Amino acid sequence: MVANRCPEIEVVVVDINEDRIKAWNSDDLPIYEPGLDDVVKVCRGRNLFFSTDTHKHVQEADIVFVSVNTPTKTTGIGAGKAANLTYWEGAARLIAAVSTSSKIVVEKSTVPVKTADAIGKVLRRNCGDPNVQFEILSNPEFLAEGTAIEDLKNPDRVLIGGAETESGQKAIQVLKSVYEHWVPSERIITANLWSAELSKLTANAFLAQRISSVNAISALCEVTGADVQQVAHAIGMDSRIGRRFLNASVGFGGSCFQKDILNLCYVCETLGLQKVADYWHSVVSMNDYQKQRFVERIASSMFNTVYGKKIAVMGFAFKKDTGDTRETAAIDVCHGLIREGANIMIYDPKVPEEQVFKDLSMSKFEWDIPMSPTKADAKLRQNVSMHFDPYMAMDGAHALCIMTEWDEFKTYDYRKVYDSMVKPAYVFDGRNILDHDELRKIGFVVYAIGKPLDPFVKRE
Ligand SMILES: NC(=O)C1=CN([C@@H]2O[C@H](COP(=O)(O)OP(=O)(O)OC[C@H]3O[C@@H](n4cnc5c(N)ncnc54)[C@H](O)[C@@H]3O)[C@@H](O)[C@H]2O)C=CC1
Ligand SMILES: O=C(O)[C@H]1O[C@H](OP(=O)(O)OP(=O)(O)OC[C@H]2O[C@@H](n3ccc(=O)[nH]c3=O)[C@H](O)[C@@H]2O)[C@H](O)[C@@H](O)[C@@H]1O
Repeated sequence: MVANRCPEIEVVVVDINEDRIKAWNSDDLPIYEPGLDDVVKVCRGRNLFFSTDTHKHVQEADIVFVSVNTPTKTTGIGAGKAANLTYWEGAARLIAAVSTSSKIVVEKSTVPVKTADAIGKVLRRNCGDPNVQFEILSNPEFLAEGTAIEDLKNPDRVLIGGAETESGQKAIQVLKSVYEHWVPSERIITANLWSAELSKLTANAFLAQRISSVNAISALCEVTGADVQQVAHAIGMDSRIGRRFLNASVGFGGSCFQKDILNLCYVCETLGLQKVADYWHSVVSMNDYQKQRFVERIASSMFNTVYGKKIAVMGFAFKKDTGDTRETAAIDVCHGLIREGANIMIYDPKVPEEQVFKDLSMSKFEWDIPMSPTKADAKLRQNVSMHFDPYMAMDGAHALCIMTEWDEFKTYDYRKVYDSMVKPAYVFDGRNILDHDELRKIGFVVYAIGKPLDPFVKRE
């Protein structure tokens, strides 16, 4: 967006991953995001460039945005919780080593509170030139995948945190003047470094907490006959609560919610705030419970066995309009069904087959380690198949599971699908997007998150 809205600024995206840079320089971009192709087409070669020459471009830059991955640690102290700052420290050491002029270094990655302190030490102790000054700013990113371009064009707010010194405040003004090319100044807010770092973790924790809260209520709805969509509508009309982010689902996914909450919990634990850590950890536990509950509901509805049964998993991405599968609920649900002996047939309009098999073969948190080796699991292919035609995926199935809210799922000919399925034919709608009354009229047994249960599904 900086390249798009500030033609006088030259932006060079550098990455150590050669394949990604190759893809950024091709017609087949490495990620699917509505509107991204157009932005890249307009700017690439004009004032937007992609390169693996990190040394040259970092050395020439006045402002360096660091948006490297900050995955959850998989081994050692804090494994499964703490953020792995190896990539961040590597980037900081590189900046220090190649810098011959002063720079503003911007934290774009989501990092634990106080990271700027550590990064400052790495930068200052490793730069050979005493005339080079580094000013660190925290400028967290709030975009969501699937709507990234719109979010960047028209953000609710831009947050810039900096040191409470003259040079810190000056650096804030420099970055602010970049955003002012397209963001109204009243939406650009400033803070101290620690508030900015902590605001990002807090924003994700609050958003995820809303989903876990409504999902907790969905479980209660199912056993009481209440309807979670009616409850969400009723509470969302209270302007203090608000309507957004109250869609009950099979569970939140994505690369950040779980990672950032675990990171927040770890920071709290290390600072002796165990109760605070426990409070936020329950958001993740509730999410795990929701995914497990979904699998149990499938098994119990299908006479307590899915062994050898064909189950069509519709959607694998963690939300619609993205091909991203990181931490998608579909992974845990597929694992649960595979453990029960089901045969899984997967369809997703944007996720490639090799990604699905990679995801189902990897252990937890491995997905966020770039270039981690894929262990192709031959046994997995006996239970799982990927289909490029949705009707083929559903053909001969005992059940359909809606895992992603892709719009095209609402447009299928479900009479034709029903006729091709084994009876009783089930739909498990993990996103509440289908017309359940219509499906019941056709003859389907329907389970939908947080909705009154079909007598057929209900276990007395
Ligand atoms: N994906 C999203 O929608 C959002 C992500 N974030 C945060 O942004 C950060 C990055 O997230 P993603 O882009 O999703 O991660 P990613 O893993 O897709 O991309 C990170 C890239 O950094 C590269 N990299 C690692 N070390 C490097 C180095 N020393 N020099 C140059 N490149 C290096 C990797 O090769 C990789 O391509 C994370 O901290 C995440 O929490 C924040 C808001 C939204
Ligand atoms: O730090 C990040 O990476 C980003 O994380 C989220 O963005 P993202 O994960 O891309 O997508 P969301 O729209 O937040 O959806 C996350 C998950 O929650 C689920 N969700 C969302 C909303 C809802 O009401 N119910 C629900 O189950 C989605 O289906 C998806 O699986 C935040 O919304 C962004 O502000 C943040 O910048």
